[in-house]
Parts: sequence; C-alpha cells; structure tokens
Amino acid sequence: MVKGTHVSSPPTQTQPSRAHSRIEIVGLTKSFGSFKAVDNLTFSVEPGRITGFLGPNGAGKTTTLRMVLGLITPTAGHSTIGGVPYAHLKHPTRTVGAALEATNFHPGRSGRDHLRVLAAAGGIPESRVDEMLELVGIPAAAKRRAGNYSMGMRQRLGLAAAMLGDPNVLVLDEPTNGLDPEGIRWLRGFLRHLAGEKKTILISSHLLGEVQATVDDVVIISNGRLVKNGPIESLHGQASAIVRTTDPARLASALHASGITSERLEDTVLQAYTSDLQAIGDTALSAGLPIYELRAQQQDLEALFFELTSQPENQNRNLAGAEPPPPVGQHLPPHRGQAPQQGQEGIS
Ligand SMILES: Nc1ncnc2c1ncn2[C@@H]1O[C@H](COP(=O)(O)OP(=O)(O)OP(=O)(O)O)[C@@H](O)[C@H]1O
Repeated sequence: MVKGTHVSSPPTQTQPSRAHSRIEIVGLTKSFGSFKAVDNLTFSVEPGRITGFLGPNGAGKTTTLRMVLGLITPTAGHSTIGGVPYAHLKHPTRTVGAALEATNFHPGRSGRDHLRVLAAAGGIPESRVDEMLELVGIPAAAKRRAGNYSMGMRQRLGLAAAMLGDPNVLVLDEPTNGLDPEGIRWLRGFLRHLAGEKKTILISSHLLGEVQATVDDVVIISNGRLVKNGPIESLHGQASAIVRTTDPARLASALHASGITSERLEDTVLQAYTSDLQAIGDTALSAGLPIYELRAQQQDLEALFFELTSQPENQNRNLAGAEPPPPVGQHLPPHRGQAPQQGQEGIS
C-alpha cells in the first residue's frame, strides 16, 4: 500500500535488508531553471505490491525515476531504497533493476551481448544472461541485433537487463509502451509473479487503462505534483448498478425500503447504489416489476484519471494553449512536453 511519509534526513547505511526494500520519496523536487518539473513529491512504494506511477505526458514521472535512481540530483528532498539513497548502495545492480528506455541499446549488438556487457560491468555471473533471456521469452532472438528488435522485444530485453542482478526492487519506465494486448497480459503475469516473491515494483505509465489491471497501488501526478495515491480500489468509488424497468419511481421506493438508495437517470432507468444485482432483481420481483436491463456500473478509470489530472489547478502545463483536451475516455496523444531549456541536466 502506498502511504505518505514524514520528512526525514537521508540515512547513511549502504545496504538495505532484502526484507525492507521499500522505496521512499520525501519532498522530492526538481527544477530546471525556473521550471519545476517535480514539485515536493512524497510517497512510498511497498514490497510485494505493484505500484503504478501515473500522469499525463510531461507530468514529471521520468524525472522522478531518474532522481530515485541517482541519475540526476534533486533540487530538494530525497529518496531511498530500503532506507538507503541510491548513490550509497553497495551493490546497486543487485538491489535495483531499472529499465528507463526501451531504445537504449547498441543497435548493432545482439540481445545476448548487450546483457553480457551489463553482467560483466555489474559483476553478475554470465549464466544469468541466458536465464534472463529465457525468462522474458526472447531466447530465440538472443543472437539477433537489438537494432532489429520490435518495440515489444526491446521492452523484454530491457526487462531482462533489469532482472540480471536478481534485484529486490524493479523500476520500469513505461514498460507497456509498444506492447500489444498479449504482451501487456504477459507483463502482468510476469510482474505479478515477482510481486509474489515480495519484490518492490514501480512502473510508470501515462495511460491508466494500460496498467489498471496490473497494479495494486497508484500514485498519480500532474504538473510534478501528487494528485492521488492509494490502492487502485480507492479509485473505483461507490459500487452501483443500472436497472431498466417500467416504473422506476415504484422500483426506487421498493429499493429504498430494502435499504438501497437509487437515482433516476432516464424515463425508465435507475442507478441503484449497490453491487448486489440479486437484491435488485429480488426487490423488483417482489414489487411485481419487470426488469429489462440489469448490469453493474463500471467506473471508467481512464475517464477518472483524465478528470483528476485536468482539474483547473492540474491542467497540463505542457499542453497549455495547445489543442483542447480530448473527450473523456480518449487517450491523450503522445506528446513530449517542452520546458525552459536552461539548467538542462541529464536526458529527458
Ligand atoms: N533536462 C531537462 N531540462 C529541461 N526540462 C526538462 C528536462 N527533463 C525534463 N524536462 C521537463 O520536465 C517535465 C517533466 O518531464 P518528464 O520527462 O519527467 O515527464 P514524464 O511524466 O516522464 O512524461 P512522458 O510521459 O512524456 O515521458 C517536462 O515538461 C519536460 O519537458
């Protein structure tokens, strides 16, 4: 479960215990010149759970992950892994596996050679290379040049690289990018298995819909600021059902007598606030009312995500003055935000 944390100084130990591989982010802030890409973020990511780090394009996800991985220095705040800042980890590649960009391969090198180089640099036995290629399902592609890999294969190679050191913490930036529905399903099973081994898993995405069936917890940011965090169920809101009948007013009062509140939507349609469809059916039957339609109402999480991140105070600063937002439920087009370029650091 994702929790807010109190502000504290970064600890000085160098190796987290395997049992305590929580990621803690406290007041994390990053400015590029006068532009605040990440603004006072505080949350934690728990072992044994898959946490979705979500926000529209340009919200500050990659910048945050780069700070967690010690690739750029925060302007303020800090982050730790198992209580240890990344820069102080004794065995970083064996503690944290990261995949920040699926295209970050030498295009002329084979997938296997790419992993071999990483294994040698991290002091990891070469036997892990073929094991990982097998694990992510691309053993046959191992000898082919990574430059010719499809996006889905690159994602899998990135995952194999992240898993090389058998880390207890995985940080994956947009791992569903370029995956087809089958690939997303595969990734879900893969991450679920790792979460079952009590690993701490943080995955970013700009599409809640692509990860909603995968994650246990969500951290939603917009314009660098925290908008919401908590279990994915907390986004679902109150359970309800849609019911169509001949006399909704009579059904509403019969439901009310059974302790179920409802609301008239159309002439013949009620929204009843319960997940118990059988109770609605039984109540209608007792009242002698026919039912022409009865279904659980699904909360459209993608629409909710859009709503959360497009409140006036959260409106995407990167798109300000650009085209109007798409209708609810429609994905935002891929778009990398522009920010003042002074004080540039790292690669975005
Ligand atoms: N090195 C940099 N110099 C200046 N601005 C930067 C730099 N890196 C990122 N930014 C800006 O910071 C903001 C956040 O970028 P970031 O890449 O962290 O967003 P994101 O949420 O990962 O977006 P996406 O989903 O598009 O990858 C953007 O406006 C981006 O242009």
